[in-house]
Amino acid sequence: MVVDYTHPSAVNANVAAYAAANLSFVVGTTGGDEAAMRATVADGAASTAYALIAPNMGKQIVALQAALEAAAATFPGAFAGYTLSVTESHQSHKADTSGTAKANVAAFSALGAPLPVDAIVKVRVPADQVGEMGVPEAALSGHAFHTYRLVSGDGSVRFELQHNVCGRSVYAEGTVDACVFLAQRRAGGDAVRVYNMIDVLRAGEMS
Ligand SMILES: NC(=O)C1=CN([C@@H]2O[C@H](COP(=O)(O)OP(=O)(O)OC[C@H]3O[C@@H](n4cnc5c(N)ncnc54)[C@H](OP(=O)(O)O)[C@@H]3O)[C@@H](O)[C@H]2O)C=CC1
Ligand SMILES: O=C(O)C1=N[C@H](C(=O)O)C[C@H](O)C1
Repeated sequence: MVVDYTHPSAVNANVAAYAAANLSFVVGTTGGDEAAMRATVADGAASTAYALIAPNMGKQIVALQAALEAAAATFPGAFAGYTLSVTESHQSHKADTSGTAKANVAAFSALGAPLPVDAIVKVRVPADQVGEMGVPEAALSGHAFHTYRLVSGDGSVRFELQHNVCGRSVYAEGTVDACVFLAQRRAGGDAVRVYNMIDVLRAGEMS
């Protein structure tokens, strides 16, 4: 079982190598071309590789992502006329825009409040992270703070949603569950060979 937390510039080539070697692999690395990664595995008719690819391995955060997607499917356009703004803060070495924010922005877009990915505000300067975002100094080397704001057209209604993570434990725990889930799918010879973390949650892995 391979676990990939590397770099946006490396992950697609890594996935191609794992798939060619028919490995089972879990990819947490964000900023790559996820559609291409999925296709690399799913379209390889002769391949026996199994993959789980997700922009967030934190199961409670994934549950929120799934809930937003379900809301969008059930109430499309419910926030039409609202303006969305998103700010995310991560450790200064993070190269790309938050993959989690991008996934949730896609759901907000289906809810009627679109936002271009390049309008997501990235905070990467430690002084701003402490001063503006309230990141504890001890978490500067590893944190993920996300704030989503929705404001109605006339400004009379405001929503604010935050998920703020210090450290990496929540991803490590989810990654272990993802590996177990994927190993079970492979052992069972499951016809589906590409998964995400929502699949892990649906399988009942919410501890
Ligand atoms: N899905 C999720 O839940 C999470 C996703 N992430 C994502 O994972 C990725 C990594 O994040 P993070 O751990 O903070 O990054 P780090 O820079 O701390 O670690 C990346 C590691 O990958 C290595 N690496 C870089 N390029 C390559 C390569 N081409 N081949 C093999 N190894 C390589 C680095 O080695 P060296 O130091 O020698 O360069 C380093 O050990 C990011 O995209 C991040 O957003 C992070 C946390 C959770
Ligand atoms: O780099 C990180 O730390 C994280 N990256 C993922 C992302 O881009 O969404 C998940 C989480 O935000 C932590």
